[in-house]
Amino acid sequence: MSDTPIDLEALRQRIDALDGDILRLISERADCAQQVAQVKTAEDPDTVFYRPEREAQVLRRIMALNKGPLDSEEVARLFREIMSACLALEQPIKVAYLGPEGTFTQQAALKHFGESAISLPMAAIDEVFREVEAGAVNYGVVPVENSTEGVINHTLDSFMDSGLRICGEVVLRIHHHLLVGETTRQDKVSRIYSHPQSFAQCRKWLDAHYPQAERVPVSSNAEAARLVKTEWHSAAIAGDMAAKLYGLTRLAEKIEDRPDNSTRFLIIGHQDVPMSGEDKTSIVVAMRNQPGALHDLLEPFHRHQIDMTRLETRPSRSGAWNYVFFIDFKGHRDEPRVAAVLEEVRLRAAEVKVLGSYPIGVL
Ligand SMILES: O=C(O)C(=O)C[C@]1(C(=O)O)C=C[C@@H](O)C=C1
Repeated sequence: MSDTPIDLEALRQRIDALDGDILRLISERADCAQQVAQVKTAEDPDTVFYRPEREAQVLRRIMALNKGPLDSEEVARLFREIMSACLALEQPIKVAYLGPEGTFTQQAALKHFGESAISLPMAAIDEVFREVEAGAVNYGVVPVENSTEGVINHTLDSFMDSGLRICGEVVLRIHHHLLVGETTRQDKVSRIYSHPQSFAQCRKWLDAHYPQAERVPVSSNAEAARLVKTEWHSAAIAGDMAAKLYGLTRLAEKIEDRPDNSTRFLIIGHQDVPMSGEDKTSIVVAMRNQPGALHDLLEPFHRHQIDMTRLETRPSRSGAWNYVFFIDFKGHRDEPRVAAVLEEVRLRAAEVKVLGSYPIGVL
């Protein structure tokens, strides 16, 4: 505590005055966004209002400008919500996500688009793709890889048949909790519900603490949370959103085996996103089945010093024992050295599809 007396009333008056200034500035900003919408519509009646590259630049700039005392992520989250509200004034954005309500994918959708987006739960990954393809929603959010458990094959396979583009990515730290309902006898937990991926991410903790409990896999963590609400001898492994949605309490917190457990989600849509300055590109490549094919594919990336962040192999749909490669690398397709690599890969591959260039996740 400082020695100088703090005049609480004076500080609150100062806060009131600042809040008035902040409100005036936010309203002025919202007014600007409405004018942006008019300019966009005048340029192109079929314009897209959501501009991922600009949003990434706004957030990165704010984080760079921030001098504290709030930390940069906290400040960016506040601006994320301001932009979300501004975008909703231009056009309310509808986002489909892998549901049900309360899943980590919903949390990722809100983290990326903010609370002003309208988020709609879908029962399966291919349904998210279909809703976006059909134009029933503007964007979709699907999980693609987990740092502990690896790739989500359904998502990669859905890209093979889809013309949709990747417009963004969002990475979420995944914290799992052991959750119980009001009626659960905490000393009698004999059954635990969760999604198979979550069981895998908490395997060691469960072996140590609940070796005897039956592990019942269900379609999502949110579904697990819903089930325990009515069962006195059951618990669920799920995250904060599901706990809040179903009014469950945490018997144990952060039970994931790896403290850095995180999941990467992709934003899918119809647009090609321009450069933001810090971008990533995702491609899928089918190689001819011949010796050295993988080396031929990777060599141009090495020569042009392009930083590959992921390489996954999936069986191709076009016949037994043929494979396709999903590759993520740093850079945007409009950058000359990226364009050069893509050109070389096209010459060596049977087929190349660019799934999208998009800003590296900011938050
Ligand atoms: O700059 C734009 O294109 C805007 O529409 C403004 C704005 C913003 O609030 O800053 C809002 C929505 C877009 O996704 C990007 C940025």
